Amino acid sequence: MSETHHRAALIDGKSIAADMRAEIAKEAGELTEQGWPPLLVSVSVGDQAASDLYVRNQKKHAESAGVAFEARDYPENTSLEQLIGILQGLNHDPRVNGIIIQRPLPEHIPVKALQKAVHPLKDVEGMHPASIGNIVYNDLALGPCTAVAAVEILKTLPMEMEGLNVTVIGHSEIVGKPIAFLMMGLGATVTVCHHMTRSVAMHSRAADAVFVAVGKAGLVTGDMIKPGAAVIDIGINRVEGKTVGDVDFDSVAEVAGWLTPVPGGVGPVTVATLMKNAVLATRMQMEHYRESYTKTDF
Ligand SMILES: NC(=O)C1=CN([C@@H]2O[C@H](COP(=O)(O)OP(=O)(O)OC[C@H]3O[C@@H](n4cnc5c(N)ncnc54)[C@H](OP(=O)(O)O)[C@@H]3O)[C@@H](O)[C@H]2O)C=CC1
Ligand SMILES: Nc1nc(=O)c2c([nH]1)NC[C@@H]1CN(c3ccc(C(=O)N[C@@H](CCC(=O)O)C(=O)O)cc3)C=[N+]21
Repeated sequence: MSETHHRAALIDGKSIAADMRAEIAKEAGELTEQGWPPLLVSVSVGDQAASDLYVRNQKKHAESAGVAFEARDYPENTSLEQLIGILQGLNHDPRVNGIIIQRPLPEHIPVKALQKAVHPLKDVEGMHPASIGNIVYNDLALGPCTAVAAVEILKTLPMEMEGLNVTVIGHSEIVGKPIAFLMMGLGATVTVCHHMTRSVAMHSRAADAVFVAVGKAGLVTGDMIKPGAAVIDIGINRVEGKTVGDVDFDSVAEVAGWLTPVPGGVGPVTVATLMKNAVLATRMQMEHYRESYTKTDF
């Protein structure tokens, strides 16, 4: 009697990210030649522990993508009014092409109010209500980096997106929801699970591709996955000093056809997507500036 033991192919996020950066650097070089060197500014407020790794990786990889990077840290007690003033300053600074507000923010800062203060042309995280709205219209200029990265990774696999059964676990506005809309836009049939879902396993087992973005180590186990399915693990958790995803790696790797490791999966592609958005934003601003210049000329 023989039983087939799948061993998932691991998706190499680092190599996907390196290829992306090479492409982005070409584009950034062209913009620089035209007098528009891309500059990305990161804004962190208060406790930086949760976003520290992300900011460090942004700093590390911006240069090889041809993007200049500045990290600004503001104290925990900075007021909403002060932060909006800071963002308006960045909006008006012609050197600055992209603004990313690192999460989480202190309790007294409403995230949405701050996202709204970023000019949509500089919104490299795609989190301005106008940018988020465009996802529903399937018109994606600047999309939320993590969601775009996760979907781009799935697109590298030999799978037909049209008609694909996809389950998304987690429905945050920055990750889960945008993934669901992006996948619908590609023709997939999408199920979205959250903490009130009666049986996540029932939905994940039916899926050809599963995206997990919850923030709970070990949440998804092999018995929840259809043999041969693709599993994209977005979670980042610290367990006993190690970084792990939301997927119980050993059991899922036995069953899945493809799996993104953590680290080395979605994370590096997220950082590369941010750089791609920064370069795209720079081009959009250059074109906008030229158009408005021509208009006021007449
Ligand atoms: N690799 C990367 O680039 C990035 C990784 N991350 C990581 O991804 C994870 C998710 O981040 P984010 O979306 O910001 O987190 P949030 O905490 O904002 O969202 C978590 C989501 O998970 C849902 N959820 C909670 N418990 C369960 C459960 N038992 N079963 C199913 N769903 C559940 C919540 O639902 P409900 O609202 O109903 O409670 C919520 O929608 C984190 O680990 C984070 O560190 C985040 C950003 C970027
Ligand atoms: N506005 C906002 N948008 C975010 O997308 C956002 C945020 N705030 N705050 C913090 C979380 C977390 N996050 C990471 C992205 C990439 C890596 C990353 O590059 N990880 C590498 C390195 C891991 C390691 O060295 O251990 C990897 O997974 O291989 C990590 C974490 C984005 N987040």
